[in-house]
Amino acid sequence: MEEYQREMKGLGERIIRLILKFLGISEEEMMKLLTSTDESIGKPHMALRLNSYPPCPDPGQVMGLAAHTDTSLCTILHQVGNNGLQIFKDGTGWVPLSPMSGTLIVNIGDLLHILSNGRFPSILHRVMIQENKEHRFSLAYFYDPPGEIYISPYCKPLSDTPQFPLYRSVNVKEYFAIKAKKTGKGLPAIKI
Ligand SMILES: O=C(O)CCC(=O)C(=O)O
Ligand SMILES: [Fe+2]
Repeated sequence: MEEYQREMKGLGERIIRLILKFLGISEEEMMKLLTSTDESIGKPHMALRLNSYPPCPDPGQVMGLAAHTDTSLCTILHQVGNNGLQIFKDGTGWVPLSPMSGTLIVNIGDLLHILSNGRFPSILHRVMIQENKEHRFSLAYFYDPPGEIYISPYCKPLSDTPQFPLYRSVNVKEYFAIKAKKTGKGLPAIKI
């Protein structure tokens, strides 16, 4: 498990670095975002969640995981077993994402959505229980920034079009608390 977390941390850092570079964020700013130890608690703040969805005789009556966006910068997801994960696409509705052997899914989280001023939107997803007898598992590695920093929308300083921040600056810990209070709907609460 420790080795898995180490690998995911490395992969998450590579993915986030590429996106931050694309957005034009400086190395100094990147270092703040990618610091993996929370000073206030003195240990890493990244989290690995192990999800377990037992079979249900009446799947229409239950929900595996209610619709939500992840709070992280990004989440690296490994699905074990059968179907169930669905993402919401505007104009289409819920689309299933079947597990593919040797494939990981990378979800963009709200904190990258805010930081990129909506250019990398967080994705609404949920897990449905399927009508079969298999137990479903997944491993979700949440690549989070340190809790004490503030995340602000990054607007390109030099651009052909005017740039306006869509969200107010927010402290990471504060944003987690907002999401908990607003039952998962954090972005509308900080929209300018
Ligand atoms: O089980 C899955 O496929 C998704 C899990 C998930 O979305 C989460 O843990 O946030
Ligand atoms: Fe999720």
